[in-house]
Amino acid sequence: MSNAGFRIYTKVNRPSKEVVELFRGLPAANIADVMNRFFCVDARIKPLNDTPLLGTAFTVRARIGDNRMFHKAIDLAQPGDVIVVDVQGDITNSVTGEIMMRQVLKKGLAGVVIDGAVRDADALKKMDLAIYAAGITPKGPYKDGPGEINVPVSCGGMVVNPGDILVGDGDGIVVISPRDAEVIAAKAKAKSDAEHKTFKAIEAGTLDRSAYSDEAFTKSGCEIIDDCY
Ligand SMILES: O=C([O-])CC(=O)C(=O)O
Ligand SMILES: [Mg+2]
Repeated sequence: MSNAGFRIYTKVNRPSKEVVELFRGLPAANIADVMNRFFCVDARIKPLNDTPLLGTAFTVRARIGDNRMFHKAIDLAQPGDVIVVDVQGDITNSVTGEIMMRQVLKKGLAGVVIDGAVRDADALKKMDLAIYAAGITPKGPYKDGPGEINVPVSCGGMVVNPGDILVGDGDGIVVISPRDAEVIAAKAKAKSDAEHKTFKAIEAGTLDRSAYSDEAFTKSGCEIIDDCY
């Protein structure tokens, strides 16, 4: 029996909490840099508030303008999960709002990422729950389905698999495969530590700027003209 397009997988292969925690506090930009600047959800999908995002993907493929499967996902997801909703980028109707987000918060889920729209934005902006979406509209959702839960989905140009680690901050979201997680976390931590050293050197006035000297520019073919245009 198979019913592609209207089915629910109840189980997710999640990485351990210890592995997820390796990413806590690491900037999304540093993580993206050590993944060769790939694996970022695109800039259309923005944070609704300042709450940082960290958790594992619990995916939903929703019919455009419809949140029946999203509702079901709230019931099935576990603390620490991030519900990732693929609405194919459509922002004509919102697919969630304050009532649903209060349930997500109450269940201890880690957040939601929606390639679609939300409503009740004034309330969502004040919630201590990471919420990312592609748009805002008062126009509400339908609740008919079909859709799928816990299959690979598309979100902001990224394939997100159930169990993938999501890290988000004010810059946006990066998606990490659990199979690479420990190496990526170690590299991102080293990158973040190096940036903090740079901040200190800026304060101390000791930052090496030789790559931007006149000599370096001249060497690469740039004409430096000591006159007005
Ligand atoms: O009506 C809906 O399903 C979405 C919504 O506004 C809410 O959850 O508050
Ligand atoms: Mg509402």
